[in-house]
Amino acid sequence: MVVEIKKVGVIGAGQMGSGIAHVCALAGFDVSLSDISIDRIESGLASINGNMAKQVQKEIITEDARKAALDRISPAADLDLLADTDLVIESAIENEQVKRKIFAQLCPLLKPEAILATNTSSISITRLAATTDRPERFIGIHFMNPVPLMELVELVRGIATADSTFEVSQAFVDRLGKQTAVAEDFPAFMVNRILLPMINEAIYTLYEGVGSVESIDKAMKLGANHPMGPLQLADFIGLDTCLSIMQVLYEGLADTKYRPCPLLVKYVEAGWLGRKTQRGFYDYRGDTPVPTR
Ligand SMILES: CC(=O)CC(=O)SCCNC(=O)CCNC(=O)[C@H](O)C(C)(C)COP(=O)(O)OP(=O)(O)OC[C@H]1O[C@@H](n2cnc3c(N)ncnc32)[C@H](O)[C@@H]1OP(=O)(O)O
Ligand SMILES: NC(=O)C1=CN([C@@H]2O[C@H](COP(=O)(O)OP(=O)(O)OC[C@H]3O[C@@H](n4cnc5c(N)ncnc54)[C@H](OP(=O)(O)O)[C@@H]3O)[C@@H](O)[C@H]2O)C=CC1
Repeated sequence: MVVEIKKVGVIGAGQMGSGIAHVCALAGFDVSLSDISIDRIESGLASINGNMAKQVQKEIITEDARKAALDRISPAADLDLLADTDLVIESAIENEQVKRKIFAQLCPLLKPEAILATNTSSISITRLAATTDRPERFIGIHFMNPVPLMELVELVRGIATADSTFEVSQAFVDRLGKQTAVAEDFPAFMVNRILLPMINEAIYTLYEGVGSVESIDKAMKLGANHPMGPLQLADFIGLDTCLSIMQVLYEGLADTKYRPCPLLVKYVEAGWLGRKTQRGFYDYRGDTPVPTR
């Protein structure tokens, strides 16, 4: 059993995977960052570089710490390069088949004692664990977006997760300087079980013409003191991810109250996924975001 995590593999160099690599490297871990293409890894590294530069500018970290952390991150265009890691955190898209395929390729390459974690927002840890060769060393380590700024990490145990896996994961999150909240393994865990129905309801509020994009966001920012309006937050999370989470809630809890709003489905079908595609409930292609409805 691994007693100390030294090297971390991160699969998926999107907004979450790069954020996870960012905080791991700053905390002193060696990191291998993987994705399906070297271009994607390079764009992840560029965003880590830019985000660390902001932290230097704000005197949150020193320039020396930034350089040292960047040196600790190596690109891993091939999953073979994760063979010497002690912990792998999978953070590819929120699609169960994609995650299963990654685990099937990855598991034979890993050290037997390595811990395999997923950053899934909603998918059953028990079900994902059962597709691997190490259900007792499998766990949900669910970071919040943007990772460098958000304090919370949800820890989710599957039915087979060993106590030692949980303890090592808890110690790992402590070393990142983040707080944990422990959730049982039910669809979308805690944060998204509560947050996503709120976002979905905001989209229904738009769909039914109760308010415009701007007025709904303004209402929740000024009326409920949320840092971002729900539609702005949906764009920030990614509308594809929001839809996947609602589908997991709808199917997993078999309750119509979780029915994804048809307008959310339409945006995803259009490829308007929010900030990452420059268009969602707002259009981000100009200097300031413009509502699309
Ligand atoms: C879907 C899931 O599975 C789970 C989830 O994550 S759900 C989403 C959870 N996250 C939220 O709900 C976030 C809600 N929003 C917020 O809390 C805030 O708007 C926020 C923390 C994102 C920003 O807070 P803010 O008060 O606007 O702070 P602000 O001072 O403007 O921004 C902080 C700075 O951090 C910077 N920053 C943003 N992302 C960053 C990152 N990844 N790394 C480093 N710096 C970053 C910003 O650029 C900004 O710097 P500048 O002002 O120089 O541009
Ligand atoms: N967005 C959020 O607010 C949060 C998301 N999460 C979870 O984190 C995970 C990642 O989300 P997020 O970073 O937002 O998504 P992004 O779309 O930003 O990034 C996903 C990355 O995974 C890559 N990818 C796709 N298929 C594979 C594969 N087979 N192997 C390796 N990489 C692959 C994508 O490449 P390409 O672009 O080329 O397809 C992309 O770079 C999801 O499980 C999500 O639910 C958790 C907390 C918050």
